[in-house]
Amino acid sequence: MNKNVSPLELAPAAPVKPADHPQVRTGRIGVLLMNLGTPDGTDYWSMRRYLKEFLSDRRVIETSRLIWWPVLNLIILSKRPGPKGRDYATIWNKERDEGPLKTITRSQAEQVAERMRAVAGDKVVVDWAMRYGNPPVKPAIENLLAQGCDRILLVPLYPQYAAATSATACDQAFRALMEMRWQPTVRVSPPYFEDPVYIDAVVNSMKRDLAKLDFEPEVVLVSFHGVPKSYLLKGDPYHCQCVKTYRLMREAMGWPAERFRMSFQSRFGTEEWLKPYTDETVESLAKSGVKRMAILAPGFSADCLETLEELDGENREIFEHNGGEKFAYLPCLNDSEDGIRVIQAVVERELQGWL
Ligand SMILES: C=CC1=C(C)c2cc3[nH]c(cc4nc(cc5[nH]c(cc1n2)c(C)c5CCC(=O)O)C(CCC(=O)O)=C4C)c(C)c3C=C
Ligand SMILES: [Fe+2]
Ligand SMILES: [Fe+2]
Repeated sequence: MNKNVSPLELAPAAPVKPADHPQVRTGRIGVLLMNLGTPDGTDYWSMRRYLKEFLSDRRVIETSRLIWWPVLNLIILSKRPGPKGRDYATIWNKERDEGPLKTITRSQAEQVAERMRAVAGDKVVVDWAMRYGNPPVKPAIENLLAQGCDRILLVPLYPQYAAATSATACDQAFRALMEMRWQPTVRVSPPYFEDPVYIDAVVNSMKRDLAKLDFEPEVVLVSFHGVPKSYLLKGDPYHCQCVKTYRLMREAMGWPAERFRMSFQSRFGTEEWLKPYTDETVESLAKSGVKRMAILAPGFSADCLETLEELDGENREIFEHNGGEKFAYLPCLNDSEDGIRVIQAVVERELQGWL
């Protein structure tokens, strides 16, 4: 090298930034909590819009389109919105005019955001979105990008993976990414059905809620949302993950299987779903002489129609109608201390190497 020339002079001239160069913001990390979604209102058209979007999803209904299209459009979407809207009205958050699933998911995101600020300052941006309805996934991702997030962690809020829930939430995020020139780097958090933090939280929460009751249940029933049995036979791991969660909970409680049962709820349509069915189990418990029972749904990260109306409403009625006397529904983890600890643990673990 010529001793009289400084290395800086040999370096190529700095490229000129064109005047119309777009503004680029990078260096931050986005966390997107994703749940299922809920209608915007309890009226016929809001319900219809929600059910149409939900039940048109091939991840949810795998029946051939040729058969499903007329069933959905001619029968279900004319008959279901009315009665289901009335069911939603019984659990509606009137103050905010929204379903509880939305209220709780927003609160979970706000609390995780606050905790992440303590861990990582403003490096991490936490937001939330719904697979169906509002707030939608695509604008949430765009919003994270606009805030400088070039890495995004997608967090499906389902402890147990199912194609009908976790996968379709990710599909929706990937559909948004498909349209982007500059895609962020993406991670997806795995199901946490056997995570000790989750098992500890659901057991802790259950013990605390049981201790508040004015009776001791003879049976505690752990109810998971069902899926058609054919999904299990085609290889969906959902059934096995539910069974494992249940087993770990039972081991943590040290209870025999007769006292701590499991079942699957929310059957839809005429196909066989995962068994035993929750409504039939509750009925047969009452008929066999069980007078006091409690029920909980650890597969839901937030209370919603399927827990508040179906379990606490319909199944309570089934129990009492068939001779049961005392029935308690134990709430989901929601935005409780236990609930936030679980989501926070998942987020912090999955951000390792990025922070
Ligand atoms: C074939 C239909 C359905 C499958 C498969 C299914 C799987 C599934 N769903 C949840 C969680 C939720 N489902 C909720 C409501 C709901 N689910 C279905 C149908 C299927 N779900 C319908 C049609 C509805 C709407 C209500 C109704 O018309 O019955 C909800 C509640 C949303 C709310 O707003 O409160 C949740 C949550 C899981 C976890 C799952 C499979 C593992
Ligand atoms: Fe469902
Ligand atoms: Fe299984």
